[in-house]
Amino acid sequence: MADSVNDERIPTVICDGVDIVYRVNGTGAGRGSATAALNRMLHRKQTEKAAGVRRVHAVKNVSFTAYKGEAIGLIGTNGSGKSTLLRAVAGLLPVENGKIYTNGQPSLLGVNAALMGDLTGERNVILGGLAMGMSREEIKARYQEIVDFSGINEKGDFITLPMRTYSSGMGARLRFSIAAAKNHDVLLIDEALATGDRSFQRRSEKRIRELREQAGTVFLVTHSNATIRDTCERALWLERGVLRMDGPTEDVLAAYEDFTNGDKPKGPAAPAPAKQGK
Ligand SMILES: Nc1ncnc2c1ncn2[C@@H]1O[C@H](COP(=O)(O)OP(=O)(O)OP(=O)(O)O)[C@@H](O)[C@H]1O
Repeated sequence: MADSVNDERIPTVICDGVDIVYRVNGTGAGRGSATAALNRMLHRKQTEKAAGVRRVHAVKNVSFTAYKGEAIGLIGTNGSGKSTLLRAVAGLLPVENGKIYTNGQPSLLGVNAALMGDLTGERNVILGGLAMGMSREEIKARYQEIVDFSGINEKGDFITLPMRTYSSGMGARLRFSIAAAKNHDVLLIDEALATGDRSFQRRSEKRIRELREQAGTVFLVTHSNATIRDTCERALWLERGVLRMDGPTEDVLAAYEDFTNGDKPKGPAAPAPAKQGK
């Protein structure tokens, strides 16, 4: 007899031995100058070091498989590679080694929505909806729901003001509300909930659960362990770019909390990129 549980586990994201390396130009002599840039173009074959290129190995040999209906929390201290990994899953960063396979279109919250600061919140709801592939009719039908969910208009008519006038929390709330209006195959959320107040966080957590139930996969990066506990049943712990643990949220968070409480992390996990300029 076929194993019905296994039959239902449909993979949505597979990361297979993924390495991601940033290259920071202009860290050697003559950095940033036009001559240095020209030299880099002319002498492509010379070593990166000689060309003043510094490598930041942000994600190291990471492998995991995510399935339909899962909400997965990504945890780790500052600079451990969480955002980098999400951006690569979204297809926004190339991988150095390994492969990322996705089943369905991943949407990275805030980036795919392509919102514009000079436009009003109202116009951005339409723009964001169109950017996510919704029709004008669909957007019109869901407009009020999006605005109500964001809570932008709770303290006045802010939705008709340009988005650049919003606080960072208000902007994040509107971005989340637009992105959450659509059902996603794979929704990647990077710290978007952290800036919202508690009541908005509760609404968002509820919406994340609904998105999961609609058979999508949700990845959530946040430093709020409480949000991960409330929303995700699985967690991936990245530290210095390495996947230290992958398992049930409670187990992973317990180990992570031991790590952050006792053994204090010493600054950024990977070498910080060189500062621009002098
Ligand atoms: N554009 C970039 N160029 C060069 N290095 C980068 C760039 N973006 C991130 N890094 C480096 O990659 C490493 C991982 O950064 P990343 O932002 O993925 O970490 P994170 O776990 O999301 O951190 P945080 O919790 O602080 O948001 C860090 O060492 C960081 O300095």
